Amino acid sequence: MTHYDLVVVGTGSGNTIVSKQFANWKVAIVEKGIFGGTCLNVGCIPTKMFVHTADLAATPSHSSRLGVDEKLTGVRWPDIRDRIFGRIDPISAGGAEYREHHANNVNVTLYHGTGRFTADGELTVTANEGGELEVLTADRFVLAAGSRPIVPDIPGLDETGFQTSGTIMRLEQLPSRLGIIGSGFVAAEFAHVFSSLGVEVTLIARSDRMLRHEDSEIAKRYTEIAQERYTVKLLHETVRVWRGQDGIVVKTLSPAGVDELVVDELLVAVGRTPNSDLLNVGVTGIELESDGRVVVDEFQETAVEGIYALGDVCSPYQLKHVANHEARVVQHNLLHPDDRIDSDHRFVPHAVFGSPQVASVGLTEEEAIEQGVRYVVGREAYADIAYGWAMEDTTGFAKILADPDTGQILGCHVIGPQASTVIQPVIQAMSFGLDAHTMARGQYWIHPAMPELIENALLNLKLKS
Ligand SMILES: Cc1cc2nc3c(=O)[nH]c(=O)nc-3n(C[C@H](O)[C@H](O)[C@H](O)COP(=O)(O)OP(=O)(O)OC[C@H]3O[C@@H](n4cnc5c(N)ncnc54)[C@H](O)[C@@H]3O)c2cc1C
Ligand SMILES: NC(=O)c1ccc[n+]([C@@H]2O[C@H](COP(=O)([O-])OP(=O)(O)OC[C@H]3O[C@@H](n4cnc5c(N)ncnc54)[C@H](O)[C@@H]3O)[C@@H](O)[C@H]2O)c1
Repeated sequence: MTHYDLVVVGTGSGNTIVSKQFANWKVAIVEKGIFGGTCLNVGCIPTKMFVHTADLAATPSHSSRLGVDEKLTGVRWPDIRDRIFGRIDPISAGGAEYREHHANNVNVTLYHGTGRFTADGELTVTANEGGELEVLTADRFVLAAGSRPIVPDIPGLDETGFQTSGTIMRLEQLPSRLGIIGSGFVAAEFAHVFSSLGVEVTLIARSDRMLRHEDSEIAKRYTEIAQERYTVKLLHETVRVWRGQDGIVVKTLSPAGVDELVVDELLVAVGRTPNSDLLNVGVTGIELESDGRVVVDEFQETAVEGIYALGDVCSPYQLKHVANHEARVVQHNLLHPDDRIDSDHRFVPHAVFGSPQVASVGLTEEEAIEQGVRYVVGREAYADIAYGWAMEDTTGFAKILADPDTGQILGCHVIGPQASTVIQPVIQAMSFGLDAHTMARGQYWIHPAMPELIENALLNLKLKS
């Protein structure tokens, strides 16, 4: 048994906590998988590298409208895959090497294994190949164990074999036909990637639209656009999967009846579940939400004093920028226990890097109605701003919700080119309390750049003053 000042479980955002400020602390970091966590290895970073590549591959499909006839003559999947992971894998390996061998980390021990609480204040680390590595006790723990893909209970799925976001980017070869179960972030992004690379994609959605958590106008628009690019089966429940002669057979049930689809690969993308079960937190007194998230207070501390949690293992957001923010809060609170700070979850934005992009912050119109919040809406189409003319965009738009009396911005939703970037000034305005009128008229907006979309949506708000 070894005692530490601090034990961190998980090397995603958890790893960022252990800075030089902890040089006098004896620290253990425990990681069961690839060093660096989800975002680096199987999440944000590789997916966006694939998305950018897919955007390039898709150019010929819309350039002819602008008078430029392009042709996609080939997609070299092994080259794409190896270029992407040829950058990422060394970063992961370098991170582990830094923790294990760099002079800055003489106070840090990295354990490669799964941490599991075996008693209050006692974490047993088991090697991946089996066998107990060490029992750790500590004054403080940080649970940054993340989440993993949910595998739905569909008969035949396990026996047949399937891909998740954790495996699909490393496929040996590009499939001809890809089925995707799910219609959220992961499904939308991979449907864009693989359809752009020439794969015949069929997306199976249980709901009546894709991205159903978005503002409904945005979700409907996204679904319409997606349906023009690949097959989207709405209101289809997957009831059985098996391996047939010609590939994987996916049987679905919809209001129209039974349907069968044959694909070469099947991606399951129906959400992620927190890894709290792996930690066996039950023995510690830590509380869990019904969906398995670790309960934390405003300081990111669990019900057990000295045990903090951050990121996907506790957060309802499952976003890297949230995990990083929470890691900064935990770091501060560990170093300054008498002057702790709160996490700020007031205006958490997100973006879906599909085609087109979708970005959102604050209340959707449906949430405003449900919560009885008074609001007005200002809209603007990309087609009505000069840069939108340049791109010949016909489908993108922004909508902004604001308080009619004060002009306080309540929410913003964008679908269209570079939506994830175009929305950023609104996130800033909401975070710093800038009202819509001041935001629109208190600064220059570069003409004719894409943020004019936001300027005009703000000016289109029918505010009282
Ligand atoms: C395909 C995909 C794309 C994404 N794209 C984006 C995006 O564009 N933007 C965005 O903001 N977010 C994105 N996300 C979400 C983002 O990746 C996560 O929210 C973020 O990485 C969570 O960070 P974390 O530190 O909480 O957990 P993780 O990074 O998952 O780290 C947790 C680590 O803990 C380890 N671990 C778990 N249990 C134990 C245990 N018992 N013992 C030891 N180690 C353990 C795991 O192996 C893992 O390495 C994406 C996610 C996916 C899957
Ligand atoms: N760009 C980004 O920021 C980004 C990208 C990818 C993932 N992520 C994060 O990862 C999380 C997980 O992504 P995800 O796409 O797996 O989850 P998600 O929650 O975005 O979408 C899952 C979808 O699957 C549906 N579903 C649930 N159970 C189902 C079932 N049995 N059969 C069919 N459909 C079912 C849900 O209705 C939902 O629409 C996201 O919530 C997000 O926070 C973020």
